[in-house]
Amino acid sequence: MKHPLHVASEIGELQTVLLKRPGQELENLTPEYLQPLLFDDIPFLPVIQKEHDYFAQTLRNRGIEVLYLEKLAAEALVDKSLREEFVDQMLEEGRAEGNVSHQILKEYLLSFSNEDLVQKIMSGVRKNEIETGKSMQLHEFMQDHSPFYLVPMPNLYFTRDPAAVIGDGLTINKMRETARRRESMFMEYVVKHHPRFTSHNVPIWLDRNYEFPIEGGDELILNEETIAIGVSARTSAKAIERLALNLFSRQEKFKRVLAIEIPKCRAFMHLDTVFTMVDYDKFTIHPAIQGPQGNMNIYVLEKGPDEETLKITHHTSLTESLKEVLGLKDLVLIPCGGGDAIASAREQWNDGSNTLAIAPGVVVTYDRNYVSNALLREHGIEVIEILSSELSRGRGGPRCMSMPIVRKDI
Ligand SMILES: NC(=O)NCCC[C@H](N)C(=O)O
Repeated sequence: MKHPLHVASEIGELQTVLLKRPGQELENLTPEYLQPLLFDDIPFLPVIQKEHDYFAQTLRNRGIEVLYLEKLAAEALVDKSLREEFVDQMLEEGRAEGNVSHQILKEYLLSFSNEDLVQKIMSGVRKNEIETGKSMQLHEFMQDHSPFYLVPMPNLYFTRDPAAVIGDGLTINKMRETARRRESMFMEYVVKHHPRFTSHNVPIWLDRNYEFPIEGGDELILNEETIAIGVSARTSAKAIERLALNLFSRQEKFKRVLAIEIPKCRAFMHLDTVFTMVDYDKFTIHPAIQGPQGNMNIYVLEKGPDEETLKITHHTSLTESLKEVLGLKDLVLIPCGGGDAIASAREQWNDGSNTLAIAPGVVVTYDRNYVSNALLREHGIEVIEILSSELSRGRGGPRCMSMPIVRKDI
């Protein structure tokens, strides 16, 4: 039987992908909560849904199977006790302060059908939804400012980050930001309980209980032997080391990890916001991540003398490191916004470097990044543009919005 997960490159023909359609969770964004919930503006729900549907249809038109996280999660929770366990865990990790008990919230959530239960947990529970029958004291009013009993998860449409397929297994990620911490629980339940995945013993290279954070936007599979991981605002060096050790001891194929250090700032939150692979020898890059001589900090992690030790070498040239690990004589780094200081900063902010390769030399990008798109085409890349007015407000592009489940080997 075909393995349900398989990704051994960034550019191999995409066969199955996981998306999440933006939903009611976005209607729970208010100006006060934008920053903690990692948004810069409030998307207009009917339009963002239309844009997202267009994205999904664009992928289907290319023969790609599109799965939805919300549907898989609902299908995974068939068992009554599993539903209860899931709700308990969600409430334990995400219940906001308030005068409602765990039990009342649990009963409220369990009164929904599976699909609505998943949607409700994703969108959050507003305080005015539940009649607690208990009057609040003044000090409770004062402490209890949040309008939610359960905080919404508006970043779920960025399916790339909470989990990432590597080879025939995956990482289920410990998310750096509180606003995204519970997101990886959906994929944990899906992989452990959905029949599509339980037929195989899917290896989990790193799970969400690991102490140090890692996010999928930082995890890039350069080829069947090499992974690049951003050391970023979201992904810690400790998690990269642990993942490398686990991979080297539990499987044969991946032999090295390139830890690429990027500036730790909001605009460059993950490696894939500043660097993506678009063809065998072509990459997009935001010029601002390189120093004046094009230098950066890159660490190559390889198997060490024993299972708990890594061999680590330091490099400063991204081009040379990539050439070496990919066995290339030459390669092209295509600058986001063409390298013009203003176009490059503007288009990077709207995810101009965040391309989703669906085959070697074929990428999906946002239509608004016209300078970067034209440059990709000049380099012989087929660029499929999608609508981006509302989708881009969450600060993620086509790669962030997609979790490849199966790619053909190249
Ligand atoms: N891989 C990515 O760069 N994902 C984009 C995530 C955007 C989201 N608002 C966040 O701050 O986590």
